[in-house]
Amino acid sequence: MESSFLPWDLPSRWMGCDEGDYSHLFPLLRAQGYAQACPHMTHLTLASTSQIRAELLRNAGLEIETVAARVDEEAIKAALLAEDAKPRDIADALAEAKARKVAMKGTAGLVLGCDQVLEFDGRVISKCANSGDALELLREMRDKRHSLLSAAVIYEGDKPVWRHVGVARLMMRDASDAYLEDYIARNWESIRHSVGGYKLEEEGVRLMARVDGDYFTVLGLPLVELLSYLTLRGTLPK
Ligand SMILES: Nc1nc2c(ncn2[C@H]2C[C@H](O)[C@@H](COP(=O)(O)OP(=O)(O)OP(=O)(O)O)O2)c(=O)[nH]1
Repeated sequence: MESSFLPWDLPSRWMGCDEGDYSHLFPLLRAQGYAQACPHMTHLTLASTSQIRAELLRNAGLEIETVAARVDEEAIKAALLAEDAKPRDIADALAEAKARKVAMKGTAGLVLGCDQVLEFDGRVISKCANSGDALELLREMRDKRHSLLSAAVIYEGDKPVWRHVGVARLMMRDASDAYLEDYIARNWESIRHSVGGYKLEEEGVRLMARVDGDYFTVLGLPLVELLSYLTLRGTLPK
């Protein structure tokens, strides 16, 4: 890789290596905060504070940077609900708002915004504020179906270049009050940031009678579709 790809102020000690591939330096460069100076090193910037989204992307081998988008989700959601927007349009609009906010800061390369919406009984359910609300929600949702809609939007420069909304349909089992109370007491600290009050990869799976749809969509990111797009456009090797 040409040394011109590397930041001009790269400490000379790192320029000691020959003119060949610098990729073995990338962890070192990243640790020194050079990732932004070398956008080619970063496959994309994740405009999200979601731990699971960052984990899924990194586990898939992507080099990502994370930047909090800090959009007023509740205000956007309220405005869209006032216009009778569908849950998938709300998820898509929120994902786009997050990607756009970070992209407009001049972030180099691709910026990915995401949002997950839970649809139950014709309603868009927001995250529970406390464990009592979470217990109440699970009591309502047991023995019934709900859907998770995970939207992802990619910006390049000032334009959206890709979007997808993944949908998963889940049927909760008719869990007992005693189990739900114990479940919330055991898991509240872990599930407090997950819409729906569960993490499928943890004990949340014991709430379910059936899961139809993509596992990653349930976790909050249509990962397979995203990777297909990044491969198709050449960001990831074929
Ligand atoms: N680990 C895990 N997380 C889940 C699961 N289901 C939902 N989530 C997480 C994914 C997202 O982080 C969160 C959904 O809320 P949002 O889409 O608003 O994202 P969040 O507020 O976390 O971050 P962001 O708004 O993107 O900065 O719930 C699950 O089954 N497992």
